[in-house]
Amino acid sequence: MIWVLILLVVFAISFFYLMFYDDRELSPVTVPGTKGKEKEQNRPSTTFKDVAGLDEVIEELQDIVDYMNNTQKYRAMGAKFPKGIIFYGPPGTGKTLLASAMAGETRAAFYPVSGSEFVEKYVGVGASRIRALFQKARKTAPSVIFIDEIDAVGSRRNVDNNSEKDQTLNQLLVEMDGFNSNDEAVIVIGATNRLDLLDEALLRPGRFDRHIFIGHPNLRAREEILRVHTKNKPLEPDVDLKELAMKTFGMTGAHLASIANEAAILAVRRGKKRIGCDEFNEAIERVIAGIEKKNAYVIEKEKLIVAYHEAGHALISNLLKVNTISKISIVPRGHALGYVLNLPNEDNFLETKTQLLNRMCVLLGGRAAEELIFKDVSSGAQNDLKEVTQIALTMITSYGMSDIGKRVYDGQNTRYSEEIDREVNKIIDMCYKETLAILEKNKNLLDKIVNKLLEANSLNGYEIDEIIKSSKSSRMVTA
Ligand SMILES: Nc1ncnc2c1ncn2[C@@H]1O[C@H](COP(=O)(O)OP(=O)(O)OP(=O)(O)O)[C@@H](O)[C@H]1O
Ligand SMILES: [Zn+2]
Repeated sequence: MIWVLILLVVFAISFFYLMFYDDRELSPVTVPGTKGKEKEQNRPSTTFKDVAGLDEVIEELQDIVDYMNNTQKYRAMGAKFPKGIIFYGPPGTGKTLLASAMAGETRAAFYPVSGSEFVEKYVGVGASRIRALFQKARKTAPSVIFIDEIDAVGSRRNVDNNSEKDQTLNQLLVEMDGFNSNDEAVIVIGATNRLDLLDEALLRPGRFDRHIFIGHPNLRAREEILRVHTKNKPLEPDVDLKELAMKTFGMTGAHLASIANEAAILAVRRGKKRIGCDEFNEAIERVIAGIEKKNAYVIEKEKLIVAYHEAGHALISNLLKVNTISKISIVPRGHALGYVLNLPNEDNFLETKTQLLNRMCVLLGGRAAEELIFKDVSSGAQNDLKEVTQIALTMITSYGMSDIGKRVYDGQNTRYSEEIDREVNKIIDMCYKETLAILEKNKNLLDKIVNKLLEANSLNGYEIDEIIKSSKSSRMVTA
């Protein structure tokens, strides 16, 4: 009996050893990981179901997924497939997620690397790292190689072609040409915020020849993303994801994921069984403006400037009916001394010239209020002015909405840059004058909003509306 037991134990030990050993043999692959660690090769369980609001992009990737899953079929037909895809667009919009879902959908090995590591961490060995990476990916095909921040290695080469980065890029080009996607099901996905920086050689047919834009999610997409990220979270019945989607205009999937998580943490801290609207609202504010700086020291004068600045935004927005303001606040958060939360009525795909000009007026409302009241201006309008300039520039160069022509101006062509500059100034000056005039005529309203704001530290859209409506002289004078 004892012998049987000993035999069993020995058997079990060798079994586990073999399992472990086998595992090591099967996945000896290590690749430079995104967090600076060597990551084991993995086959992600992420699928397209985890990616919300990108239906059209997923549709566009279906043929590649089908090819990866049925390589034989396509091979027999002599069909060629793209080797490289570029996902481009703002950060946090799901490029990495989508790439790992591609691997999940095709049961492929996933090799995530970051372009910046090749130039920062693997100095002198970038090229050989690239070679090793492709070698491993081919060996374990089907594989998906994901190069985040591909612009770090893939931006335009220098003339001498000698730098570390250029050698790494050259090796990448060699590898892209070297493998035949019909022999090995290897797909290389690069991600970047700036497609325009990439070397043309990288984008040539046979290399990264498919470019897919991944932008900010619209209203419906935001709702879907919130649904994905609250799937396994208990919610109060009155939590309305559609309403949350409306409140999170301009946010990315990464923001929304973080909001869902923050809300869950808040609910736990408050000893709740379910996540309620309060938690979501607070999470939204936290994500927007960073953690509340409760003890921040803001001198009184500064507080007054901030109050007038925010009230200026709110008043113009209300009078021009641009957005339903959901909140203004003078409690400092993150880097902001005060802030406005906007709640757009809907996502517009089209904006008229009037709407764009009105939006510029709202942005200029902060600066104009400062000038009107203090006869001096602060540095607090930096972001507002940046956004205003961008809107004006787009109107002129892309939408043909200015006096210098119903045409498009190419950003590369410097022939018209002086003219465009003058026109930008003209449009902004016009909006600013109008904004200042509206505030001047409604100064009493501005003062009232500021007084209430100083009292309460923050006002919601309803309260602002009430102040404006209840004011006897509120004849809604718009210049
Ligand atoms: N469309 C989406 N659906 C569901 N979750 C999303 C979506 N987009 C982003 N997320 C969430 O945000 C996180 C971060 O997104 P991800 O890293 O994929 O963005 P990215 O575009 O690669 O950003 P970066 O350019 O900064 O690398 C994801 O892990 C996911 O939780
Ligand atoms: Zn402002």
